Amino acid sequence: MYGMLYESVQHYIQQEYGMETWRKVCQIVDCKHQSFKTHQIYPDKLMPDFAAALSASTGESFDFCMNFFGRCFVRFFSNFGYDKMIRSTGRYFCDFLQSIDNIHVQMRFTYPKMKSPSMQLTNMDDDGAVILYRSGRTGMSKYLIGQMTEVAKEFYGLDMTAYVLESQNDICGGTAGPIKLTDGPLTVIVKYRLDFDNRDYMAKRVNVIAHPSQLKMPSVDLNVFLELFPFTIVLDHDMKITLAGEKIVETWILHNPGVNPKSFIGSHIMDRFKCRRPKDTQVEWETILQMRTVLFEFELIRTGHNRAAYDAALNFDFDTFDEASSLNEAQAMALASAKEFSVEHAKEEASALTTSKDEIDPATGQRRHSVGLRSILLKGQMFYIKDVDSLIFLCSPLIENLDELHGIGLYLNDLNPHGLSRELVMAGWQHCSKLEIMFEKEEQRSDELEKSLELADSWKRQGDELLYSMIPRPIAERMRKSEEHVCQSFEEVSVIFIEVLNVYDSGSNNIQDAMQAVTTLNKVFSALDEEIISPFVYKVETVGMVYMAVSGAPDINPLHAEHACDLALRVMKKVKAHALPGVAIRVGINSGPVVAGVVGMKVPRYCLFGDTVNTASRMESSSDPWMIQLSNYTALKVRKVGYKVEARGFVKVKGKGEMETYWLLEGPE
Ligand code: HEM
Ligand SMILES: Nc1nc2c(ncn2[C@@H]2O[C@H](COP(=O)(O)OP(=O)(O)OP(=O)(O)O)[C@@H](O)[C@H]2O)c(=O)[nH]1
Repeated sequence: MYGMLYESVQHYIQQEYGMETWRKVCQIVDCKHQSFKTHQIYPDKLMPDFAAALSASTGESFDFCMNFFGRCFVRFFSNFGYDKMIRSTGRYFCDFLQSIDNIHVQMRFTYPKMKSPSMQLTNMDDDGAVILYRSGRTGMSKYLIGQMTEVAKEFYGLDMTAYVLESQNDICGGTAGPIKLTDGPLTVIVKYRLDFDNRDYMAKRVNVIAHPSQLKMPSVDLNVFLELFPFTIVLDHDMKITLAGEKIVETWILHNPGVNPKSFIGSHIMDRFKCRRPKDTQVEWETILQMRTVLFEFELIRTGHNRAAYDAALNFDFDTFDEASSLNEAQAMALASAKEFSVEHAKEEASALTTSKDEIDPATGQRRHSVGLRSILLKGQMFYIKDVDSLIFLCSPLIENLDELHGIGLYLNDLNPHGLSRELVMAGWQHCSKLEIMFEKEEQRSDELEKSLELADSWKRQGDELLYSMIPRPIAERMRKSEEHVCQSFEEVSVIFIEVLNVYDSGSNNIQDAMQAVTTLNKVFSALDEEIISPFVYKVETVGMVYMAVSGAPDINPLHAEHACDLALRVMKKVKAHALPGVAIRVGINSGPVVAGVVGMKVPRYCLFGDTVNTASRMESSSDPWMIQLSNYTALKVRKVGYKVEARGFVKVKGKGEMETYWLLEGPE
């Protein structure tokens, strides 16, 4: 489905429910799009998925959300100036309801791959109307209610309520896209009752009979019509072609070489055409009489055109088929013609035939591209002519541009000058070329926008990573939310100091030694970084050869002593495994209260303050190479939970006097 519909969803969810809800909806749907490109096509199922996600995020029902999206779409397309188009459809809401199909058809240049629904007004009265909606998508029926309600209110000042009278295949909340209950796409058909004040429109219709233009006029010979509209066909009650314009007969012969030219007249319309719009229409007298306000599209059948019937006829097993089974006349006729067809076109010829890809794609109503003549699409209305008790299909070929005109073997002169078909072709042709340029530019701009969004995103990520390497993430998030400087006191944490020994002889002036020292130190510190497992342990800083970490801040962690010891044991093992020549480490750990906060603006640092830190540093500076020295308090804490510690005795510690300390030997079993 085109991105414009999703743009409206994104816009109004953000506007009415906020960015947070939009982010949540995208998360639930796992939608990666930062934005939607108006003319790009996205999966149909995104729409019901967004509705289900919004429903889950807000508690509103799925139907309510789909209805909301429909309303959003109408409010949103005014940004593109389409509201003028709605206003120009007619004075009354019923005029609009009869023109929705036309609106989509007129959009086919702007949205060439549109698979638009078809809407048909089947009944009207003073209190409203009945409309038939057909679509190849499921789950959109409430979306349409939202659209119609919004149009009625916004453009016609009407309060309208709509409800479903009956529906086929409309599995509400199902994934969009044709339901393949059988082997072909099935159409969703929904009949709505629309309740609104329709008295003015109905009164106007009554006046038409009394209108001055309705003065009794002499009847016109039908042949005049056929001259004016050379693609017209006239149908009797059996829907057989009784008369036809010269151009449609010529085109039929052109597209069906070798046929008997006279066999066009007298044949059933469905033997010569496929009804493309409205989809799945029963082309019978009574049904068509009800649909005189509808725009029909009939596609001329070409030899070898109908691939599915073609294959079916070739693959049908006539020998074992039980003729006795009760076929009705039409089925018997179809079977006979299929039998004749399969005899004429033996299987081996089938592969030789170019699969005619140029017929109209049933799902999209668009022409498939191929070489050779394309089939022709006739668009028009069915009118009942009382004088001859016939239906006349007053139509013109639907041709997008000059390429299309040549593709179906026609020329501008074949088109009736007064019907503006020629102008449409030329306009379409110019329009298309202008549009193509516009699209390319728009695509370029949206690609650039997408790239800059991604670039901004990656810069933001890098910035965040840099920030989080200086300040713990929870602190950074809090700082982002408020200007206040974050300063916190913690009852108990464990501080770890690790010093790398024999990396650099401070007496040496040799540059080589210094560079070697940096490389070695970087290797060791990187190995230590890999052992920092957030949020259990947080790296605070490195000063010279000393690496400082903490457990229990900024995330409070009752197992801070254990996690500090585990880190020390892992680090010891890891650096030993690196076996860097001459290099050793010594570790000190102490537990107790600290105050922690961010200091500095230029290069903000998360710092710890308090005697606990000083003591931990002393535990390290008075430790031995390859040993982990614990303060008395920390040792007793971890010994209780199975860590193996060994009393080192009393150690003279600078600024602390005699302190009883312990070696940490192993973690618990
Ligand atoms: C006036 C400007 C309008 C434009 C430019 C427009 C365009 C579109 C486009 C591009 C799609 C997506 C189709 C696809 O991607 O295959 C669409 C779908 C749809 N449109 Fe319109 N539309 C317009 C007005 C309306 C109105 C007024 C209604 C009904 C009141 C309507 C009913 C629908 C529905 C129900 C769908 C969903 C597709 C489906 O059910 O299969 N549209 N339209
Ligand atoms: N890396 C680092 N070391 C710290 C921190 N706070 C204290 N220390 C060290 O802990 C040890 C004891 O600190 P104090 O008791 O204040 O001693 P001092 O007089 O400041 O420093 P000395 O000259 O080592 O005695 C000192 O070596 C400090 O460098 C800190 O936040 N980061």
